[in-house]
Amino acid sequence: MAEDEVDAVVVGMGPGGEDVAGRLATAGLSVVGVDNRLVGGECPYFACVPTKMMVRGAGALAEAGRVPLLAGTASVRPDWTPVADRIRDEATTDWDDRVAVRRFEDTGGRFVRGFGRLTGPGEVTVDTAEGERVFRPRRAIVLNPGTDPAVPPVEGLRDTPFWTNREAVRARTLPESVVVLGAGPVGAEFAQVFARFGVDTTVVEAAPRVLPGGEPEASETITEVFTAEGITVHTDTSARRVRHEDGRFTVELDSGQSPSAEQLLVATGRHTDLAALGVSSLGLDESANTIEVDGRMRAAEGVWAVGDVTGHGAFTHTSVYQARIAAEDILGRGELTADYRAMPAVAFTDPEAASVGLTEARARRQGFPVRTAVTEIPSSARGWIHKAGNEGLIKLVADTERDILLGATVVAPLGGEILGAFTVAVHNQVHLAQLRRMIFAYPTFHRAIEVALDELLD
Ligand SMILES: Cc1cc2nc3c(=O)[nH]c(=O)nc-3n(C[C@H](O)[C@H](O)[C@H](O)COP(=O)(O)OP(=O)(O)OC[C@H]3O[C@@H](n4cnc5c(N)ncnc54)[C@H](O)[C@@H]3O)c2cc1C
Ligand SMILES: NC(=O)c1ccc[n+]([C@@H]2O[C@H](COP(=O)([O-])OP(=O)(O)OC[C@H]3O[C@@H](n4cnc5c(N)ncnc54)[C@H](O)[C@@H]3O)[C@@H](O)[C@H]2O)c1
Repeated sequence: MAEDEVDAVVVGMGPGGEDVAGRLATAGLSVVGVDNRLVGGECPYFACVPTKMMVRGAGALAEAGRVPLLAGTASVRPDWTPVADRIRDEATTDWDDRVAVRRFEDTGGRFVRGFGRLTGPGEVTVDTAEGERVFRPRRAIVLNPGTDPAVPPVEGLRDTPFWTNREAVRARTLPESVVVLGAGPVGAEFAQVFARFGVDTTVVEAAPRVLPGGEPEASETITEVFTAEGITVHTDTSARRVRHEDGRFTVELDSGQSPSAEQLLVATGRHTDLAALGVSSLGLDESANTIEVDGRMRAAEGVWAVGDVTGHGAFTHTSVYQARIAAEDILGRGELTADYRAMPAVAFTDPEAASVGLTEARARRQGFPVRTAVTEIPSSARGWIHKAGNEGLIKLVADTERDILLGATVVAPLGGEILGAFTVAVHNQVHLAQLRRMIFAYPTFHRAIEVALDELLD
């Protein structure tokens, strides 16, 4: 056992951990970054980046399929190889983090590969291949453990060779059929990718609609698109039992139906093992799924937490946003406090389902005086011109007392890009009348914002 005194220890080097560790080391602190898997975390190796490469490939196929309606003939044969190769060679370097480790070390930080645990006030013990190392940082412990895929307690499931996102991004070949359990952003993105690459795809969602965290209008559009693309969608039903026999999965649902497929993707949410992280030594609840933090990411005396584990939106941009705030606070420069009112979220389906701020339901639950407006993308000038693949809508949620936007949803081609305008408006509480006075370029998709505002101010 070795003892080591340093200024800061960052446990978990996901996007937020890597960012905060680099900032502290660059500022001259002695920093140890700890990760038991890969520096960079889920996002570059198993999540955002490889899945968006899949989405890009699937989008190219879908666009080629629209040629007959718009531009002649195109013959396309889906092939997963270029996607698998890009993920292996360009995104993950075959799941090797040497470049990321070097990037951190170049800031002056020290990297230790191993599993970090809180083992007492101000103490982190890291289980490494060479044995335990104990650190007692003088200034800060930063926790960025991220999440693992949550596996629901469905009878028979655990003993089967199901996929989570981690196996799916490593796939060299695709199955001929798949059942996707869960239609949050992970399930929805994978389902459409698989289907567009020719996989017979069934989605099972326990909630009454796909993407249940967003606006119902968005769920409706995505369901229509999925169905039109040949995806079978079961909602409002859960898996009761899973069987794996003769290389096939059968998923028995509460509804009585039993979809069966060559592969099963479990995309039913995420989980953090706070007991393994030893948070009880801070007096925190180890059975919880999140660590509560204040506006400066402080979780306890001398301890900060950033990323998915804080429960403020499991996105890379949240984690990195929080990392900056935590680093400033640790360095004593901290004027910044977190403001999540304009948190953007994009499900990279086609059309993209993007949102910022509050949905109508959340705004009403929070007691705001609410008015909403919806405009359809196909009836906008650009949507009409675009024709094939123009499905979508813009929904606005306004506070009628303050005349500002509380939230907006954009379902559209490049919906995440259109969302940028609303993110500015929600963040800065821009008055509706001022928004309406803006000039929106013709004929862009974002010009539909003007129509939605007209609806709202009518
Ligand atoms: C399939 C999928 C697609 C996604 N797509 C997007 C997207 O397009 N855009 C977006 O913004 N977000 C996306 N996300 C979410 C995004 O991946 C996460 O929000 C992001 O990775 C931030 O997570 P984090 O910083 O909390 O930590 P993580 O990225 O989860 O990293 C945490 C790191 O800490 C390590 N670790 C954990 N515990 C310990 C310990 N005790 N000791 C040492 N190391 C430890 C882990 O091994 C890991 O390397 C996606 C998620 C999934 C699953
Ligand atoms: N584009 C992005 O920014 C992006 C993409 C993917 C994931 N993420 C983030 O990653 C996090 C995890 O995403 P996720 O989709 O895995 O989780 P999620 O919690 O958002 O969705 C999981 C879905 O599975 C359903 N479900 C749970 N148990 C079920 C069961 N037994 N049978 C059927 N359905 C069941 C839930 O109702 C829910 O809709 C999200 O919070 C999201 O913020 C972001």
